[in-house]
Amino acid sequence: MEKKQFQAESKRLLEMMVNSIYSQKEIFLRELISNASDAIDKMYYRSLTDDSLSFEKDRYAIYVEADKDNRKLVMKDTGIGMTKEELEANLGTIAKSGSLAFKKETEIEDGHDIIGQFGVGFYAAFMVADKVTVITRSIDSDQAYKWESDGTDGYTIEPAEKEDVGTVITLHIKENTDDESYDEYLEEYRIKAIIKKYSDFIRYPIKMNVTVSKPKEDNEDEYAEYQEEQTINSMVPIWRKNKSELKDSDYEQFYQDKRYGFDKPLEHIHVSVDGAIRYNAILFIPEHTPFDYYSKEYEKGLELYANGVLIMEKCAELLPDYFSFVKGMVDSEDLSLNISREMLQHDRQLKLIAKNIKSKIKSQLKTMLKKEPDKYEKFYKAFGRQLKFGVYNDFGANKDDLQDLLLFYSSTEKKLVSLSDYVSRMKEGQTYIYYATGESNERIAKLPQTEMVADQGYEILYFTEDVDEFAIKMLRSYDEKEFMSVSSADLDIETDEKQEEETNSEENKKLFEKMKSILDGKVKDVRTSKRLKSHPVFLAADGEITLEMEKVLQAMPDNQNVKAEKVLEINPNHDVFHSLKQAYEEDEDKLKLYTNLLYNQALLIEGLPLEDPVEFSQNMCKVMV
Ligand SMILES: Nc1ncnc2c1ncn2[C@@H]1O[C@H](COP(=O)(O)OP(=O)(O)OP(=O)(O)O)[C@@H](O)[C@H]1O
Repeated sequence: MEKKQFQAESKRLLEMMVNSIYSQKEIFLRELISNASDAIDKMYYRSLTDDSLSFEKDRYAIYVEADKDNRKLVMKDTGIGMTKEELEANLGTIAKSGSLAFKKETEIEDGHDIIGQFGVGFYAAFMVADKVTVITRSIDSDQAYKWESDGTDGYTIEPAEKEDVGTVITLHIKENTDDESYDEYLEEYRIKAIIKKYSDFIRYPIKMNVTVSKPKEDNEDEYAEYQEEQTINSMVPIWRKNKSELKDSDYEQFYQDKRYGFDKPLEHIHVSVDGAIRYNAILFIPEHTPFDYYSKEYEKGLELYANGVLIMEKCAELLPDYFSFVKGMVDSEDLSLNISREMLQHDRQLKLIAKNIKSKIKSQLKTMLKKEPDKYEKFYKAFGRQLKFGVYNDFGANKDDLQDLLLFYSSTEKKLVSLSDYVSRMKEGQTYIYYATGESNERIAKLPQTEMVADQGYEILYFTEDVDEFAIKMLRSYDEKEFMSVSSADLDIETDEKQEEETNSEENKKLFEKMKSILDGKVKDVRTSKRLKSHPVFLAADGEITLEMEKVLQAMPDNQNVKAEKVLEINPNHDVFHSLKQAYEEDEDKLKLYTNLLYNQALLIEGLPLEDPVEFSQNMCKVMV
C-alpha cells in the first residue's frame, strides 16, 4: 500500500493546527459532528435534484460511540460519503473544503446551512488522537475506501468494505501524558456534555449508547445498569421556531436548560431579523441580580452561534456594559468566522447585530415601563443601578439612550417615578428638577433642607445610591430642565426680600465672620439660610462637589482627598439665632461653644463623621450644666 505524503505546506499547517489554532481540545468533536451534519445536508440537497433519491429524514443520523478498553472514539454518519478522489482531495489537502466547493457548485439557494468552509476542521481530531481512520462510501460509488493517518507521516488510502453509504471515523485516542489527560474523551458524561455544549442544535439526531439505571425486570426493587440508545441533542433550536408556537413556559425551560440563571427570567425578547444582516436571538432579563453581578468576576456576554453551532460562550461585544445583565444567545448565518471559529474575522456584522440588539432591549424596557410598571420596578430594583452607571460612564456618551429608563423615589408620589413623569407634573414657574441625597428615603424626608422646598409644593427626587448624583451631574438636565440639589447654595426659592435685608445686616455679617474664624477653615462661609424652616442649622455645599459626592469619593481607595466647599447655614428665624447674637455681644467663649455645637450637629444631620466626638459630647454637657 502506497503511503502518500501530505503536501509540504499541509504538513506544517497540520502541526500548527494540532498545536495552536484551537484553544480548547474538546472542539474536535464539534468539528467532526459539523462535518457529519454537512454530509447529511448534502444528501438532502442531492435528493432535491435527483429523482431517484428520496430523503427520508428518519434514516439520517450521527452516531457517537466510545470504546474505552480500546481507546477508540467512533463517529458514524449516514451522509453522502466520499469517493476515493474526494478522500484524496478533502482529507489529503489541508485547507481544501469539499463543503465550500459543494456550496459553490450546487448553487443551492439555502445552502448557507452547510457549516464547513475552511477545510481544516477535520484535522482538529489530531489534537486528541494519534491515529485517525476514515472508512467511507460515496453515494456515487459501489466501492468503499479507508483513509488512515497518524497526522505527521502522511496518509494511506485503500479499498475497504462498507455496506451502506456514509462515513465512519475512528479516533485512536492518545495516551495520557504528564500534562494532559485524554481519557476524558472516552467518558460518556464528558462526550455528552461536549455535544450538548456545541452541537445541541445540529438538525440531525446525534445518537449515543448511554448507561441508564433501571429497575430490574424480575425484581422491581433492584436497579441494574443498561445500555440505551439516546438522542443527545435537542435538534430544533427554539429560536428558529415561530414565535406564535412558543409559550412563556418554553422560554423559561430554555433559560433553565441553558443555565442562564437559577431564577426565572423576568422577561424574554425573541428577535428574528432578516434584512441587511440575518440573525435570530433569544434574550432574557433575569428576575434577580446574580450574586456576583456587581463584582469583577461577573462576565457579560451572549452565546454566539453560527448556523446553530456554538462559536463563543460569552461574546462580550454583543452587549453594552449597561445591559450586561442580559442573558441569552444569538445565531447568525452571516458571521465571518476565522479558521478556528473562536473569533470573528472582522466584526462589521457583529457590530450591526450588537447595535440592533441594544435597541431591541431598550425598546422592550421602555414598553415594559409603560405597560407593566410593576414588572419594570422589579427589574429596576435588580438592575437600575447598572443603568445609572451607564449614564455616568464613558463621559455620558450613552445618557440619551438611558435617561428615560431611570426611576427615582418621589417625595410626593411616594414611589419610584420616571424623569418624564416628574417633568409632566412640574408646577408653573418651576425651573428645576429638585433632588435630595441621603442614606434612605426616611432619612432624606427628615433632612432640614428638604423642608422648605417641599413646603413650596415642589416634588423632590430622593437619591439613595452613591451613583445617583454622579449620574445626574452627567445628565445635567432632562427635557431642558436642570437638576438642582436641595442642598445647593443657589437654590431657586422665593424669599421675603425685606427679611433677607434684615438678616444680612452689617451686624450679622460680623457675627458670621467671627463664627467662620472660630471654625478655623472647616467651612468656607457662614450665612443665613433661605431654605430652613424649623431646623436651626444646615451644612450646604458651594460648587460642583456636594457633600454626598464627598462621602463617595472619600470612601474610594485612591481618594484624592476631594472635599466639598462647606457652608454653614443658620436659620435666622430660629431662637438659636438670637442666642448666637447674644453670645456674640456678651460672651466669646459661649459663641465658640455654640458655633462648634451647631457645626457638629450639621455634620451629624448630613451623616458625616464628627471630627472630635469626645469634644462634642463634652460641649453638650457644658450646655446642660
Ligand atoms: N463525515 C464526512 N462525510 C463526508 N465528507 C466529509 C466528512 N468529513 C469531512 N468531509 C469532507 O472533507 C472536507 C474537509 O473537512 P474539514 O472539516 O477539514 O473542513 P470543512 O468542514 O470543509 O471546513 P471547516 O474547516 O470550516 O470545518 C469537507 O469539506 C468535506 O467535503
